[in-house]
Amino acid sequence: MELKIKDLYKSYDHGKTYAINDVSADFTPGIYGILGPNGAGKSTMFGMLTDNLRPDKGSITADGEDIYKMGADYRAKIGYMPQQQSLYEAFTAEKFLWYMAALKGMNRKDAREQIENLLEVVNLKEERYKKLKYFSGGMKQRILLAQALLNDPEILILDEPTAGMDPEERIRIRNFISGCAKDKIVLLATHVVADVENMAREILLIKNGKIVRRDTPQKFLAELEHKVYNVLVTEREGEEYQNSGARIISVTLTEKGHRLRIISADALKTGNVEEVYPCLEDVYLYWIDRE
Ligand SMILES: Nc1ncnc2c1ncn2[C@@H]1O[C@H](COP(=O)(O)OP(=O)(O)OP(=O)(O)O)[C@@H](O)[C@H]1O
Repeated sequence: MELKIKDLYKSYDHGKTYAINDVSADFTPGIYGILGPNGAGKSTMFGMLTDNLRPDKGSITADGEDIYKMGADYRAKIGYMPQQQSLYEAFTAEKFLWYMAALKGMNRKDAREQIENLLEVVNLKEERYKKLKYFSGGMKQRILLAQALLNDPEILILDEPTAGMDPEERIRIRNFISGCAKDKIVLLATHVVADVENMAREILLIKNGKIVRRDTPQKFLAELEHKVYNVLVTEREGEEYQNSGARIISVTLTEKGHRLRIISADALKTGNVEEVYPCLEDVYLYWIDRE
Protein backbone atom coordinates (compact mmCIF):
# COMPACT_ATOMS: atom_id res chain seq x y z
CA MET A 1 0.00 0.00 0.00
CA GLU A 2 1.21 3.48 -0.84
CA LEU A 3 -0.60 6.48 0.57
CA LYS A 4 0.15 9.77 -1.12
CA ILE A 5 -0.80 13.30 -0.14
CA LYS A 6 -0.21 15.94 -2.78
CA ASP A 7 -0.37 19.73 -2.55
CA LEU A 8 -3.01 19.61 0.17
CA TYR A 9 -4.72 22.73 1.54
CA LYS A 10 -7.51 23.07 4.07
CA SER A 11 -8.89 26.24 5.66
CA TYR A 12 -11.80 26.76 8.03
CA ASP A 13 -12.31 30.43 7.14
CA HIS A 14 -12.65 30.44 3.36
CA GLY A 15 -8.96 30.66 2.60
CA LYS A 16 -7.95 33.41 5.08
CA THR A 17 -5.74 31.02 7.06
CA TYR A 18 -4.83 27.48 6.24
CA ALA A 19 -4.89 24.76 8.92
CA ILE A 20 -3.11 22.62 6.31
CA ASN A 21 -1.00 24.65 3.97
CA ASP A 22 0.52 22.98 0.92
CA VAL A 23 1.37 19.59 2.38
CA SER A 24 2.76 16.72 0.32
CA ALA A 25 3.95 13.40 1.74
CA ASP A 26 3.93 9.74 0.87
CA PHE A 27 3.86 6.69 3.10
CA THR A 28 4.51 2.96 2.75
CA PRO A 29 4.09 0.43 5.62
CA GLY A 30 5.84 1.50 8.82
CA ILE A 31 5.24 3.76 11.79
CA TYR A 32 5.43 7.50 11.22
CA GLY A 33 5.53 9.86 14.17
CA ILE A 34 3.77 13.13 13.46
CA LEU A 35 4.97 15.65 15.99
CA GLY A 36 3.79 19.18 16.40
CA PRO A 37 2.52 21.68 18.94
CA ASN A 38 -1.19 22.29 19.63
CA GLY A 39 -2.96 23.69 16.61
CA ALA A 40 -0.26 22.55 14.16
CA GLY A 41 -2.86 20.88 11.94
CA LYS A 42 -2.48 17.21 12.87
CA SER A 43 -6.18 16.54 13.49
CA THR A 44 -7.15 18.44 10.35
CA MET A 45 -4.82 16.30 8.29
CA PHE A 46 -6.26 13.17 9.88
CA GLY A 47 -9.78 14.44 9.18
CA MET A 48 -8.93 14.47 5.49
CA LEU A 49 -7.10 11.14 5.59
CA THR A 50 -10.14 9.49 7.19
CA ASP A 51 -12.65 11.02 4.76
CA ASN A 52 -14.28 13.08 7.50
CA LEU A 53 -13.12 16.38 5.99
CA ARG A 54 -12.57 17.40 2.40
CA PRO A 55 -9.52 19.43 1.31
CA ASP A 56 -9.90 22.82 -0.36
CA LYS A 57 -7.26 21.79 -2.86
CA GLY A 58 -4.93 18.87 -3.49
CA SER A 59 -5.31 15.12 -3.54
CA ILE A 60 -4.90 12.00 -1.44
CA THR A 61 -4.41 8.68 -3.21
CA ALA A 62 -4.13 5.08 -2.00
CA ASP A 63 -2.18 2.96 -4.47
CA GLY A 64 -2.80 5.66 -7.05
CA GLU A 65 -6.58 5.90 -6.58
CA ASP A 66 -8.29 9.03 -5.27
CA ILE A 67 -9.53 8.14 -1.78
CA TYR A 68 -12.64 10.30 -2.09
CA LYS A 69 -13.63 8.45 -5.26
CA MET A 70 -12.96 5.10 -3.55
CA GLY A 71 -15.34 6.07 -0.71
CA ALA A 72 -16.40 2.98 1.30
CA ASP A 73 -13.66 0.86 -0.33
CA TYR A 74 -11.09 3.24 1.10
CA ARG A 75 -12.76 3.53 4.51
CA ALA A 76 -12.67 -0.28 4.78
CA LYS A 77 -8.88 -0.06 4.63
CA ILE A 78 -8.46 2.41 7.47
CA GLY A 79 -8.63 2.26 11.24
CA TYR A 80 -8.95 5.54 13.11
CA MET A 81 -8.38 6.25 16.76
CA PRO A 82 -9.60 9.81 17.34
CA GLN A 83 -8.56 12.03 20.23
CA GLN A 84 -10.48 10.83 23.21
CA GLN A 85 -14.09 11.80 22.93
CA SER A 86 -17.13 10.88 24.92
CA LEU A 87 -17.60 7.24 24.08
CA TYR A 88 -20.86 5.37 24.15
CA GLU A 89 -20.81 5.51 27.91
CA ALA A 90 -23.71 3.15 28.54
CA PHE A 91 -22.17 0.42 26.33
CA THR A 92 -20.01 -2.28 27.78
CA ALA A 93 -16.57 -2.72 26.21
CA GLU A 94 -17.71 -5.76 24.28
CA LYS A 95 -20.95 -4.17 23.09
CA PHE A 96 -19.05 -1.12 21.91
CA LEU A 97 -16.79 -3.31 19.77
CA TRP A 98 -19.79 -5.17 18.32
CA TYR A 99 -21.39 -1.85 17.50
CA MET A 100 -18.24 -0.54 15.79
CA ALA A 101 -17.87 -3.83 13.88
CA ALA A 102 -21.43 -3.39 12.59
CA LEU A 103 -20.64 0.19 11.51
CA LYS A 104 -17.63 -1.13 9.65
CA GLY A 105 -19.88 -3.65 7.87
CA MET A 106 -18.09 -6.72 9.26
CA ASN A 107 -19.83 -10.10 9.19
CA ARG A 108 -20.62 -11.75 12.56
CA LYS A 109 -18.03 -14.48 12.30
CA ASP A 110 -15.13 -12.12 11.57
CA ALA A 111 -16.40 -9.68 14.18
CA ARG A 112 -16.57 -12.37 16.89
CA GLU A 113 -13.03 -13.57 16.13
CA GLN A 114 -11.58 -10.09 16.03
CA ILE A 115 -13.35 -8.93 19.19
CA GLU A 116 -12.01 -11.91 21.15
CA ASN A 117 -8.55 -11.37 19.77
CA LEU A 118 -8.47 -7.62 20.36
CA LEU A 119 -9.88 -7.73 23.88
CA GLU A 120 -6.92 -9.95 24.59
CA VAL A 121 -4.42 -7.74 22.77
CA VAL A 122 -5.46 -4.58 24.60
CA ASN A 123 -5.73 -6.45 27.85
CA LEU A 124 -9.40 -5.74 28.51
CA LYS A 125 -10.79 -9.25 28.54
CA GLU A 126 -11.67 -9.05 32.19
CA GLU A 127 -13.43 -5.71 31.71
CA ARG A 128 -15.48 -6.80 28.71
CA TYR A 129 -18.83 -6.49 30.55
CA LYS A 130 -17.95 -3.23 32.26
CA LYS A 131 -19.66 -0.06 31.05
CA LEU A 132 -17.38 2.45 29.38
CA LYS A 133 -18.46 5.18 31.77
CA TYR A 134 -16.55 3.32 34.49
CA PHE A 135 -13.37 3.07 32.40
CA SER A 136 -10.21 5.02 33.30
CA GLY A 137 -8.66 7.33 30.67
CA GLY A 138 -6.13 4.66 29.77
CA MET A 139 -8.75 1.92 29.43
CA LYS A 140 -10.79 4.18 27.14
CA GLN A 141 -7.74 4.71 24.96
CA ARG A 142 -7.19 0.96 24.77
CA ILE A 143 -10.76 0.25 23.71
CA LEU A 144 -10.49 3.03 21.12
CA LEU A 145 -7.35 1.40 19.79
CA ALA A 146 -9.13 -1.96 19.67
CA GLN A 147 -12.00 -0.53 17.60
CA ALA A 148 -9.49 1.02 15.19
CA LEU A 149 -7.96 -2.41 14.64
CA LEU A 150 -11.24 -4.35 14.18
CA ASN A 151 -11.12 -4.46 10.40
CA ASP A 152 -7.39 -5.27 10.33
CA PRO A 153 -6.76 -1.97 8.54
CA GLU A 154 -3.92 -1.36 6.12
CA ILE A 155 -3.75 2.23 7.33
CA LEU A 156 -3.92 2.96 11.04
CA ILE A 157 -4.40 6.56 12.10
CA LEU A 158 -3.81 7.36 15.76
CA ASP A 159 -4.45 10.80 17.19
CA GLU A 160 -2.67 11.21 20.52
CA PRO A 161 -3.07 7.60 21.57
CA THR A 162 -1.50 8.09 25.00
CA ALA A 163 -3.50 11.15 26.05
CA GLY A 164 -4.76 10.92 29.61
CA MET A 165 -2.63 7.91 30.51
CA ASP A 166 -0.36 7.33 33.44
CA PRO A 167 3.29 6.44 32.66
CA GLU A 168 2.77 2.71 33.03
CA GLU A 169 -0.20 2.71 30.68
CA ARG A 170 1.69 4.83 28.17
CA ILE A 171 4.37 2.18 27.95
CA ARG A 172 1.81 -0.57 27.63
CA ILE A 173 -0.08 1.11 24.80
CA ARG A 174 3.15 1.95 22.96
CA ASN A 175 3.98 -1.74 23.06
CA PHE A 176 0.54 -2.66 21.73
CA ILE A 177 0.95 -0.21 18.89
CA SER A 178 4.39 -1.37 17.84
CA GLY A 179 3.19 -4.97 18.12
CA CYS A 180 0.16 -4.50 15.88
CA ALA A 181 1.81 -2.20 13.36
CA LYS A 182 3.27 -4.91 11.19
CA ASP A 183 2.60 -4.41 7.46
CA LYS A 184 0.48 -1.34 8.14
CA ILE A 185 0.96 2.33 7.47
CA VAL A 186 0.70 3.77 10.96
CA LEU A 187 0.39 7.53 11.32
CA LEU A 188 0.73 8.49 14.95
CA ALA A 189 0.21 12.12 15.96
CA THR A 190 1.41 13.25 19.34
CA HIS A 191 3.14 16.02 21.16
CA VAL A 192 4.71 13.51 23.50
CA VAL A 193 8.06 12.77 21.87
CA ALA A 194 8.58 9.60 23.90
CA ASP A 195 5.51 8.08 22.20
CA VAL A 196 7.43 7.66 18.97
CA GLU A 197 11.02 7.78 20.16
CA ASN A 198 11.79 4.09 19.81
CA MET A 199 9.34 2.87 17.24
CA ALA A 200 8.95 5.43 14.46
CA ARG A 201 10.60 4.72 11.16
CA GLU A 202 10.35 8.40 10.31
CA ILE A 203 9.40 11.57 12.12
CA LEU A 204 7.40 14.34 10.49
CA LEU A 205 7.58 17.67 12.25
CA ILE A 206 4.52 19.75 11.60
CA LYS A 207 3.88 23.36 12.50
CA ASN A 208 1.45 26.01 11.26
CA GLY A 209 -0.07 23.56 8.80
CA LYS A 210 3.22 22.68 7.13
CA ILE A 211 5.66 19.81 7.32
CA VAL A 212 8.73 21.57 8.67
CA ARG A 213 10.96 18.51 8.25
CA ARG A 214 10.76 14.79 7.75
CA ASP A 215 13.53 12.28 8.40
CA THR A 216 14.54 9.13 10.23
CA PRO A 217 15.13 9.51 13.97
CA GLN A 218 18.74 8.41 13.41
CA LYS A 219 19.36 11.20 10.91
CA PHE A 220 17.77 13.83 13.14
CA LEU A 221 19.85 12.66 16.10
CA ALA A 222 23.09 12.51 14.09
CA GLU A 223 22.64 16.15 13.08
CA LEU A 224 22.64 17.23 16.71
CA GLU A 225 25.59 15.10 17.75
CA HIS A 226 28.34 17.14 19.46
CA LYS A 227 25.91 20.03 19.82
CA VAL A 228 24.06 19.13 23.03
CA TYR A 229 25.51 19.96 26.44
CA ASN A 230 24.61 19.74 30.07
CA VAL A 231 26.08 22.72 31.84
CA LEU A 232 26.16 23.21 35.57
CA VAL A 233 26.05 26.92 36.30
CA THR A 234 25.46 29.45 39.05
CA GLU A 235 22.33 31.53 38.79
CA ARG A 236 24.33 34.44 37.34
CA GLU A 237 26.02 32.25 34.73
CA GLY A 238 22.62 30.83 33.86
CA GLU A 239 21.34 34.33 33.17
CA GLU A 240 24.37 34.96 30.96
CA TYR A 241 23.41 31.95 28.86
CA GLN A 242 19.81 33.09 28.65
CA ASN A 243 20.86 36.56 27.53
CA SER A 244 23.34 35.18 25.01
CA GLY A 245 20.45 33.72 23.00
CA ALA A 246 21.70 30.14 23.53
CA ARG A 247 19.09 27.50 22.79
CA ILE A 248 18.24 26.26 26.27
CA ILE A 249 16.19 23.06 26.13
CA SER A 250 15.62 22.66 29.85
CA VAL A 251 16.64 23.98 33.25
CA THR A 252 16.87 21.66 36.25
CA LEU A 253 17.52 22.82 39.76
CA THR A 254 20.11 20.54 41.40
CA GLU A 255 21.90 20.60 44.73
CA LYS A 256 25.03 21.90 42.98
CA GLY A 257 23.31 24.67 41.02
CA HIS A 258 21.27 25.07 37.85
CA ARG A 259 21.75 22.40 35.21
CA LEU A 260 21.01 23.70 31.71
CA ARG A 261 20.59 21.50 28.68
CA ILE A 262 21.78 23.58 25.75
CA ILE A 263 22.05 23.10 22.01
CA SER A 264 24.95 24.99 20.56
CA ALA A 265 27.08 24.70 17.44
CA ASP A 266 30.02 26.18 19.33
CA ALA A 267 31.75 24.57 22.31
CA LEU A 268 30.55 26.10 25.57
CA LYS A 269 32.97 27.76 27.98
CA THR A 270 31.03 29.03 30.98
CA GLY A 271 30.26 26.66 33.86
CA ASN A 272 30.91 22.97 34.26
CA VAL A 273 30.31 21.68 30.71
CA GLU A 274 29.54 18.10 29.71
CA GLU A 275 28.72 17.06 26.15
CA VAL A 276 25.74 14.65 26.03
CA TYR A 277 24.13 12.50 23.39
CA PRO A 278 21.07 14.15 21.82
CA CYS A 279 17.59 12.70 22.31
CA LEU A 280 14.52 13.15 20.17
CA GLU A 281 13.09 15.69 22.60
CA ASP A 282 16.12 17.90 21.78
CA VAL A 283 15.43 17.42 18.07
CA TYR A 284 11.78 18.36 18.47
CA LEU A 285 12.42 21.49 20.50
CA TYR A 286 15.29 22.53 18.24
CA TRP A 287 13.19 22.34 15.09
CA ILE A 288 9.89 23.55 16.44
CA ASP A 289 11.42 26.65 18.07
CA ARG A 290 13.48 27.41 15.07
CA GLU A 291 10.85 27.80 12.37
N1 LIG B 1 -13.64 23.18 13.13
C1 LIG B 1 -12.76 24.18 13.10
N2 LIG B 1 -13.15 25.45 12.84
C2 LIG B 1 -12.26 26.48 12.79
N3 LIG B 1 -10.93 26.32 13.01
C3 LIG B 1 -10.48 25.08 13.27
C4 LIG B 1 -11.37 23.95 13.35
N4 LIG B 1 -10.61 22.85 13.63
C5 LIG B 1 -9.34 23.28 13.74
N5 LIG B 1 -9.25 24.61 13.51
C6 LIG B 1 -8.01 25.41 13.52
O1 LIG B 1 -7.11 24.81 12.60
C7 LIG B 1 -5.77 24.81 13.12
C8 LIG B 1 -5.27 23.37 13.19
O2 LIG B 1 -6.02 22.66 14.19
P1 LIG B 1 -5.87 21.09 14.43
O3 LIG B 1 -6.92 20.71 15.42
O4 LIG B 1 -5.86 20.40 13.13
O5 LIG B 1 -4.43 21.02 15.08
P2 LIG B 1 -3.76 19.87 15.95
O6 LIG B 1 -2.34 19.83 15.52
O7 LIG B 1 -4.54 18.63 15.83
O8 LIG B 1 -3.88 20.45 17.41
P3 LIG B 1 -4.10 19.65 18.80
O9 LIG B 1 -2.81 18.98 19.09
O10 LIG B 1 -4.42 20.76 19.73
O11 LIG B 1 -5.24 18.72 18.59
C9 LIG B 1 -5.84 25.50 14.47
O12 LIG B 1 -5.50 26.85 14.27
C10 LIG B 1 -7.30 25.38 14.87
O13 LIG B 1 -7.70 26.45 15.67
